[in-house]
Amino acid sequence: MNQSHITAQDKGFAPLLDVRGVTLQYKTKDHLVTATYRVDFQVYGSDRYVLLGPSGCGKSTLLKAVGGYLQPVEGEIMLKGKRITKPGPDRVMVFQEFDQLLPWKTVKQNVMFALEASGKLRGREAEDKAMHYIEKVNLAKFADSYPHMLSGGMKQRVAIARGMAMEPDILLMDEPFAALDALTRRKMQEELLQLWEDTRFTVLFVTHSIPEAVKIGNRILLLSPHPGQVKAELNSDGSDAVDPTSGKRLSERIHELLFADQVEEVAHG
Ligand SMILES: Nc1ncnc2c1ncn2[C@@H]1O[C@H](COP(=O)(O)OP(=O)(O)OP(=O)(O)O)[C@@H](O)[C@H]1O
Repeated sequence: MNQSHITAQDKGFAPLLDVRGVTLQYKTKDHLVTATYRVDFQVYGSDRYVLLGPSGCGKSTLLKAVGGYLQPVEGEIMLKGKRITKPGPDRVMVFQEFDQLLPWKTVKQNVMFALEASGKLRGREAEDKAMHYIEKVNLAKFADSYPHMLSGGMKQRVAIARGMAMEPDILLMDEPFAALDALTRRKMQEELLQLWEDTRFTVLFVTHSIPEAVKIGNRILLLSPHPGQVKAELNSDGSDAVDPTSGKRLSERIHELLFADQVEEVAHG
């Protein structure tokens, strides 16, 4: 599959999502936790933009802020030129957990519920839209099944169908495949890329897996550990081939960039 494409960035368009100088904090009873510090990045239409970094570097917190669940203490986040102040149907989140579906509703009802509750579509229209995306994730035969009758991978497919059916400006995915076994995880990555080939949706994808970032992303933002700061941004064509200039694979370069400080610390005792 050819994953490379000319992005809106290449064409000089304005970014779809513009994150500028964003510092995010949590205030607990005894502490002030700075999760990210002055983070900048821009996502363009049809990007598969990956946030990559070690545990605790603020990836999920950034996603929450783009979702509108958390306000920056510094900087701003703009979607289509408008500041994000609250959650909205233009940004839909897919999580890692298998229990994000309503257990008392069927696959189809789960997808329809999101459309109807948000006021996007009703009745027959909602049903048609739901079935369209359920077919896209190859679950048409299971449209009337309940979540407990599905495997973990199938539940994640329903969550993706539900997110895509909302046709948001940007799909936010927080380690959606992390809880799956290795084989299913690889299959789901392939399927997500196939879906992207079909519909060219924009996705902001969080992971701490370097191979997953290289495979899924066309652009990858590397974040340093706590508090998360931007280390680098890299392009990927999904192949992880050896780059003739550096003589290294992209995954090797990412590994070096992410862990160079630790290597230096060890070297200096
Ligand atoms: N609700 C919260 N209250 C206080 N601190 C929090 C809260 N959620 C996250 N944090 C802290 O903010 C920092 C960033 O957490 P976050 O979950 O965004 O990191 P992450 O990069 O997504 O990590 P992981 O890969 O482990 O999910 C961490 O130090 C974490 O302990």
